[in-house]
Amino acid sequence: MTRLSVNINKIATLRNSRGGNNPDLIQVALDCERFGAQGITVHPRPDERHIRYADVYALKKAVKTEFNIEGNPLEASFVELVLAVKPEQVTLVPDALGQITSNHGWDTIQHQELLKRLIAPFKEAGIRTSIFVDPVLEMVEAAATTGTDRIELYTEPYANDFPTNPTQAVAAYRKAAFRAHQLGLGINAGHDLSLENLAFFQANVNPLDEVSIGHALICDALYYGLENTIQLYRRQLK
Ligand SMILES: CC(=O)[C@@H](O)[C@H](O)COP(=O)(O)O
Ligand SMILES: NCC(=O)COP(=O)(O)O
Repeated sequence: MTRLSVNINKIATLRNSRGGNNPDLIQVALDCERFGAQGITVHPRPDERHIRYADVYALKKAVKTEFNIEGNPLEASFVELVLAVKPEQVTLVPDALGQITSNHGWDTIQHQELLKRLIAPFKEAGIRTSIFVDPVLEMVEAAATTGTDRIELYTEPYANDFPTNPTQAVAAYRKAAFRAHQLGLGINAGHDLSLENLAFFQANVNPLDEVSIGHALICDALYYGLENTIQLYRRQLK
């Protein structure tokens, strides 16, 4: 069964826009879990444009399902935060400081030794590790040598191509997941997954341990309500 982890970055974006505490991020996280989320994901970026480091400490005390923290481990403050909080999972993403959002996976061939060094402290702390990768077989194969527990397949290209040619859009992901499974890696996926493209993705990419979804889900919640939206996404993952 594929687990749904709800990324609440955009709840923090809305909260920060007025400088107060509305919406209350912690309460929304608890409600997401109550509505059916099987995990909570956050991506505390160095500029704290949405999720703040203080939010991560507060969420650790509140979250009852799986807590997944995403970020760039080349930022020492991120590593310190994750080792202090000890979430169930850390997802390593190679985002540069000024990126508007995540838009590529690691070059696991060029950065194989670096990733081994970056992953080791998290594993020693008992935190499951996942690294953000593009659906390229060579990158998946090199990821397996880093010691990571899982990969997260970067799915924006799939989402972009899905409307015109779903079968072609998902092909690379099918192959990447098959190879990753052969290599003993767990398989997560995320970025721009939505109500429109999620079921087809899950039907064709297996095994698929977890999807983390934020932007489209929160946008859908504006129309369908948060509880109904989480249930709609869960039903896509049957
Ligand atoms: C890693 C990834 O694809 C997303 O989880 C990322 O966290 C989105 O970040 P923003 O919410 O800042 O766009
Ligand atoms: N790792 C992907 C994630 O957490 C959410 O990405 P998005 O759904 O906001 O694009």
